[in-house]
Amino acid sequence: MITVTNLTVAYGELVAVADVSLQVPPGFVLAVSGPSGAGKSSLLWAIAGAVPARSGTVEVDGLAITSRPAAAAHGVVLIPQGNGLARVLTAKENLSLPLLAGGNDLAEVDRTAGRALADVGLEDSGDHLVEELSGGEQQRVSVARGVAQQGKVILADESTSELDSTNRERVLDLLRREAGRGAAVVIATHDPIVAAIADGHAVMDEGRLTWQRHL
Ligand SMILES: Nc1ncnc2c1ncn2[C@@H]1O[C@H](COP(=O)(O)OP(=O)(O)OP(=O)(O)O)[C@@H](O)[C@H]1O
Repeated sequence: MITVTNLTVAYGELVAVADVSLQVPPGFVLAVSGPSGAGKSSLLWAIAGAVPARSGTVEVDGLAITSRPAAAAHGVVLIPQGNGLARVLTAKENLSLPLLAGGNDLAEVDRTAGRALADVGLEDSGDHLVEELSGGEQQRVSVARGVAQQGKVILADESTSELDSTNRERVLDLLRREAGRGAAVVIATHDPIVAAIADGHAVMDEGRLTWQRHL
């Protein structure tokens, strides 16, 4: 369960997230939309522990999220806008690094990474360097890296923005499957189709969040 209470995130004078409260239970998919600069990424980053709260709190299953390492150890997975992949590593290596850091053994890491790449239709691209892949393929590698970690929270930041409709559906099915195994999923998106399939839809504007469709 994600519990955000009166959260404000600011960069100096600029308030990016203004007094936002929300809850996302396990098994639910929340879409957050809104214009560019509305504060969607900042909200996701704060839930991921990657930017500090100016005021208010973020909790995941009762644990206060105060730093990225603690959040990651607690199963909060961020699929960042721009993918955040290491371009000089292969697709499979990009998936393997966080799994190895999590203490999994090599054979298990290899199996999990292979399965996650197959889930996004890239079973034959594991040995390709990221920089050899198209923008859409890189985005799917980033999603695969996120779901491979089997987090209790998945924060997907514009994770379908470069995909054709078939692959968008594939990624949405995958995120829905993650919710089905008990993850709380938040998707920041500009895409009305993504917002429509989510269980709830919130809109941000100048840092403020209003509900279009409540969870
Ligand atoms: N690291 C930062 N330092 C200073 N300002 C920032 C930083 N990150 C974001 N901002 C500003 O905070 C505001 C919210 O940005 P944010 O990226 O959260 O919006 P967004 O809704 O995700 O936008 P987009 O849809 O374009 O990704 C913007 O005005 C942005 O310029």
